Amino acid sequence: MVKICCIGAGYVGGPTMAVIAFKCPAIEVAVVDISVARIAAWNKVEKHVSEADIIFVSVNTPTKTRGLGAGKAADLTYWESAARMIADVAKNDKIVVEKSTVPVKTAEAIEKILTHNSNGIKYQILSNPEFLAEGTAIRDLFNPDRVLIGGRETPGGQKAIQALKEVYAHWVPEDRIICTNLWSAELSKLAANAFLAQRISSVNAMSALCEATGADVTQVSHAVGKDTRVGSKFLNASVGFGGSCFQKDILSLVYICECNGLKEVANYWKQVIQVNDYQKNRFVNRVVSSMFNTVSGKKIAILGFAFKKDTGDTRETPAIDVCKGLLGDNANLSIYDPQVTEDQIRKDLSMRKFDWDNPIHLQPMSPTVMKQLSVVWDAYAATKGAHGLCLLTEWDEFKTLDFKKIYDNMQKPAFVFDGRNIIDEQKLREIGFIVYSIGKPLDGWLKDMPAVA
Ligand SMILES: NC(=O)C1=CN([C@@H]2O[C@H](COP(=O)(O)OP(=O)(O)OC[C@H]3O[C@@H](n4cnc5c(N)ncnc54)[C@H](O)[C@@H]3O)[C@@H](O)[C@H]2O)C=CC1
Ligand SMILES: O=C(O)[C@H]1O[C@H](OP(=O)(O)OP(=O)(O)OC[C@H]2O[C@@H](n3ccc(=O)[nH]c3=O)[C@H](O)[C@@H]2O)[C@H](O)[C@@H](O)[C@@H]1O
Repeated sequence: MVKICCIGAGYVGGPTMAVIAFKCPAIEVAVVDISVARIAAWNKVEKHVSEADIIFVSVNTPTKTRGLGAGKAADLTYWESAARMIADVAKNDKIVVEKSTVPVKTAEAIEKILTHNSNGIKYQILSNPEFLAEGTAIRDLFNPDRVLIGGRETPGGQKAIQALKEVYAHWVPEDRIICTNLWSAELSKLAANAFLAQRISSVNAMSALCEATGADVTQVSHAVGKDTRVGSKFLNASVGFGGSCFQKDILSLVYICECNGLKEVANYWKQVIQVNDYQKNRFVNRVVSSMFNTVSGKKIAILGFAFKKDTGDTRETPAIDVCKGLLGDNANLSIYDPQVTEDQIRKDLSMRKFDWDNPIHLQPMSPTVMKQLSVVWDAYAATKGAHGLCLLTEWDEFKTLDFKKIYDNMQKPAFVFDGRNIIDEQKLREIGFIVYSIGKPLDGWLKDMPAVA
């Protein structure tokens, strides 16, 4: 019986192993994680890792915050400790599968750690990056667009690719399993995330031009996306992309380019992040400039804090930058998100923004600023008595709110700033709101205001 063990039971490792266990009853599947190992007996972890034929490594690979490459390079500390654990306990030949998103050539580094500590055991390293998105993990794993497997172009490497391919072949059609060399697979993952984020920055850059010219970004992206060479997905203008991976992976790509002397290529990809930061600032500027150039002492309701709907994940959520921008102008924020806890919101807003170009250690915000925010458990409570409301996550429940009731309970003039283009701006204008929607033709009120506060 083939034995598979996964090191790292997070957003990727857990669901991936669950799907393999479900689809391949003849394979023995185990998951180990350091945070769980503190509770479970260490010898169980050792047993699973030492006996497995195929080991997936799905540990976190955050951006380094100190030392060489700080602010850009991927931090491979967790990866290295996982590799050393494998080398320490291995009892049979193993296929080690990179599931985590890692810089190109990581497989070579891992190979070196393993072979220099091998005790006669043979290792094959494969790159098998994951493309699932949060909130749709199980659906994506059951029905992936493609599965990518990269390995050495040697007989041993090809045999290892075949072994992993046989696992996926239990439920993935063969024509969707792509086999490449190691470096293509590693780079393809970074490239895929960079291309996706680039589409969002492209449409967001267009949204600024739409506002300046009277074009409507929804109509523009619909017209552009109808070209089958472009495609319609991932063209929704927004207050900016968030999530744990897009920024981190592009920064990692930029760093690899710089290390290879490819300054122009590095600068090209860096622009994707710069436009994303610009979009978040632009949104804050719109809010402040529309409200007579100050939000000081005004109550602003924030609806949505997660980086996208159907998740409570706040990593790199654009809401953090928007809230900090408004707090910086002394606004009083009342925040509501259906899935994010008050503790998480306070934690996210209590840290100063990490400056990726000039990394310094994170410092807490001043306690006075923290007094300017409250977290409530209802959109109506958040908006009661507010001067303005900002929609920052596209939760379905926000589309069906009773905006007449909200309007009646707000200060006048009442402002809505839609960072996700989910509301019917015409209906809200009829109620009496002054409405700003990203990339849409501007309200008469906003036309007379400067775009920059
Ligand atoms: N979150 C997502 O939607 C996606 C993430 N990825 C990539 O997958 C990798 C994992 O991401 P997530 O699952 O989101 O991370 P996560 O932070 O949710 O989970 C990683 C887990 O690894 C464990 N871990 C770290 N070092 C360990 C060690 N030496 N031994 C045992 N366990 C260890 C941690 O305790 C943690 O539970 C990252 O490289 C990420 O870029 C790829 C596609 C999608
Ligand atoms: O490597 C990863 O971690 C994963 O990163 C993303 O998945 P995820 O971060 O879960 O979420 P997405 O659905 O891609 O959304 C990312 C951000 O872009 C924003 N977005 C998305 C689409 C769009 O048209 N406009 C837009 O602003 C979302 O609101 C969100 O803030 C990719 O979609 C996955 O394929 C990839 O595996």
